[in-house]
Amino acid sequence: MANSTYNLEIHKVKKLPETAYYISNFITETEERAILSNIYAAPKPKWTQLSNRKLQNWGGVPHSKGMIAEVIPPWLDQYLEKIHALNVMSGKRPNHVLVNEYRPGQGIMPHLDGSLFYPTITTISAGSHIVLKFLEPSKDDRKTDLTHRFSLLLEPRSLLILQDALFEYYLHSIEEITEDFIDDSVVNLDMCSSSFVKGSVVPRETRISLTIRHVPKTTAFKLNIGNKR
Ligand SMILES: O=C(O)CCC(=O)C(=O)O
Ligand SMILES: [Fe+2]
Repeated sequence: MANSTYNLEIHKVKKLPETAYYISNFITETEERAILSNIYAAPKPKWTQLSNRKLQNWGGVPHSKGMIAEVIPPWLDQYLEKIHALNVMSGKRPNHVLVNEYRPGQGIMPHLDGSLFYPTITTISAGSHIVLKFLEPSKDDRKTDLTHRFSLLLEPRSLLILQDALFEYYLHSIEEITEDFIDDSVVNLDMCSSSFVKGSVVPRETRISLTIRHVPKTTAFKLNIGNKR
């Protein structure tokens, strides 16, 4: 679907390898509040508690063979539709939302999202900013020898889109710290609101991220029982 609202090219992060788009104020403050209250209205079993953050799955729980689709409620699905209209997934409609909650001091270890997902990640931030770090693996030891190359400041209400080398080659992480230092590694500061100033230290609040992706889904999970694969 063609998109009439956003010219993605003007949101491309030009100081990065291929490909990142960053859209400040992708959602309004009212929408942000509604997202937060709906997420916190979910029953306790909807949350999965990890050691350093907690999460919710919407649309199903992805497995290596795909996903049994669950209906995504309208309060959330409207954002999948809005992202679908950007046409960044080769016409595939996003069908899964991973919600992560990070309290100040929490984060996520360096990782790649993996081939389970169509190679576009989109992330809406709510509640707080965060600095997302990108790390390059060394040729010899891809897992442990990582070099921090650049960072993106993700403001509350922003949308980030990652593809290509930023999806499949550079690992991403969020440090387990309570405040972010806006230093020269942040390459999208000129695309952010003027309330973020180079050289400043910005305390974190609790952040909710919505990672919105396309998962190739299976609807015939039970029929696969007994299959070799
Ligand atoms: O919270 C974020 O912005 C990143 C989340 C993430 O990397 C993931 O869920 O794979
Ligand atoms: Fe990730």
